[in-house]
Amino acid sequence: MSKPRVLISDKMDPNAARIFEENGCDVDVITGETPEQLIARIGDYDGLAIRSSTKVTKEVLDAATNLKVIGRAGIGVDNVDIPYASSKGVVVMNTPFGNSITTAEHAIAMMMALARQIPEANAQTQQGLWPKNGFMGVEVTGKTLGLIGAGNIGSIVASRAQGLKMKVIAFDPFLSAERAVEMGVEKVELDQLLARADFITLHTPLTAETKNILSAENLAKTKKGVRIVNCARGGLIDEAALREMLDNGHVAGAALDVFAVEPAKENVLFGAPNFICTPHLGASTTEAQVNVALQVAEQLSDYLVNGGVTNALNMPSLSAEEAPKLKPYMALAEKLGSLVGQLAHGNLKRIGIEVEGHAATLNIKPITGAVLAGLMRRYSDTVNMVNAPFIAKERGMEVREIRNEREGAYSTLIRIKVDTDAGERTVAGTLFGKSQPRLVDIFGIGIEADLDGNMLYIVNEDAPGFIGRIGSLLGEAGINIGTFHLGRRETGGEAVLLLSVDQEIPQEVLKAACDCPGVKTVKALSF
Ligand SMILES: NC(=O)C1=CN([C@@H]2O[C@H](COP(=O)(O)OP(=O)(O)OC[C@H]3O[C@@H](n4cnc5c(N)ncnc54)[C@H](O)[C@@H]3O)[C@@H](O)[C@H]2O)C=CC1
Ligand SMILES: O=C(O)C(=O)COP(=O)(O)O
Repeated sequence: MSKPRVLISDKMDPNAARIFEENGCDVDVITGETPEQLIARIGDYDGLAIRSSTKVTKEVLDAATNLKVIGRAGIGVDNVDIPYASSKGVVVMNTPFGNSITTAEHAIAMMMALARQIPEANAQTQQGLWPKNGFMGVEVTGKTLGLIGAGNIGSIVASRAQGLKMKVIAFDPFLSAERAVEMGVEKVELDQLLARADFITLHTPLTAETKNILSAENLAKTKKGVRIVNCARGGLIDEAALREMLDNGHVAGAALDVFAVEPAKENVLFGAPNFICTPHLGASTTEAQVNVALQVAEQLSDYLVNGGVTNALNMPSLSAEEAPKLKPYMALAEKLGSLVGQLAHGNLKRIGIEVEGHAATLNIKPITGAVLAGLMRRYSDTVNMVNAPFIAKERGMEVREIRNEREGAYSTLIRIKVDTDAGERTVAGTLFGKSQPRLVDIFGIGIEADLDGNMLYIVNEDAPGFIGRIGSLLGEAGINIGTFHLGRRETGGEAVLLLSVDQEIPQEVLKAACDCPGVKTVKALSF
């Protein structure tokens, strides 16, 4: 098998390339490309490692015909079109902790720089002006710091600010009362925070809800003399409104590491009074860059080489230890899903995925993903276990997962129940010898069959001579039978015949099988 190919398209610590190579990937480092150059190149790669400069747009993803995984060496993934990546079956991962201390430290540094106007004082001193009387700062001790966003970075900022003897209040709709107590912060509503904070620092992702969270209207609600720090994302603040507030002195200072448009070669805030900025340096320390480079390379290569999934934003985690255990189950799940997809008539409305015995001790999400991928393969050949749950949701399918650790007739079992326009249908399968997928139940009829290659499925009335007739029909058409499986509800009742053949079955042979007496259903299947 050829080695997975990975492209590093942003400046990254060299440890990343080293780890990719050590873990069995071929890696190219090509930074500073235009979007057009990236689009022309990306088709060759299985993995893409990025920071914030590479924009992974729909156009890039459309061109990325081999791409399986994108790894963000850092936290924010607003430069990746995740819904589109999901729809294309591409896993998106980040490294959620590698640069959080560094970014929190940058926010604190920005706050201190604002409080004492260090950048301007430095510039004027070096110009020989000795501006001793031009810079009256403020103490942070005893002041109120308002955190907007109290996740990983926000909570580190809180603890550092508490070390500086500040009172910390936080607005974060997802912050629990218990966690607020643990962090020693007062949980408040946004309006309270705006009214009370002497310093405000932003630590949320950029989402539809957080975009312009410091809008003109909200900036007007802040305390006069407030100082604002943003080391999260540019779009969180209305930059023009902030400029106005700096000019009229309502906001006493603002320190921004991030801008609505980056690189910010020009910006409405440049030159405003008490405005300081850095060029998106929040994560730029040696320590953080080594951390995120190592993590992203380990995570991407683990996925590409072993199937392990860590810190993915569009699929459940799967450890490298779990991946090999789940592999045969996923193969079984996909085959069962595919069988149902090929046989079920009409719209699939509800899907129940039941795991029993040993299967119930495993992570069910990848099994569900594989069932849905198999099921929907008849609609799309680009469906995979990453995008299948999203597509199922889009199509309005209701998916239920049920675990039952007690063993039934089999030590391990996956059962799929679907509600279709034509009623409920159930199939079930197990693993023989821990690794070989076998169908054991089809629509309530016991059978033992491997689902592989081209197959013929027939439902008929159990009667003598039928099997011989089908055998002759296929033989006369020059079609060789590989395996032959039978099951029936009861003697003389409904029977199922499932056989594998060495080639695709022509329409006229299917028609002739349909015309045999007692035949109810004939269907060519492929796995
Ligand atoms: N300047 C830089 O170089 C860096 C910037 N960042 C930015 O910092 C952001 C925060 O990072 P982490 O703390 O690690 O993320 P996190 O996910 O741990 O925390 C984000 C917090 O924001 C909260 N939040 C979400 N929606 C909110 C809303 N509408 N109002 C208030 N709070 C809301 C969440 O509940 C969560 O607690 C990242 O999304 C990234 O954009 C991260 C690293 C470096
Ligand atoms: O990790 C993040 O979210 C960052 O914003 C850091 O961005 P960068 O990797 O320095 O381009």
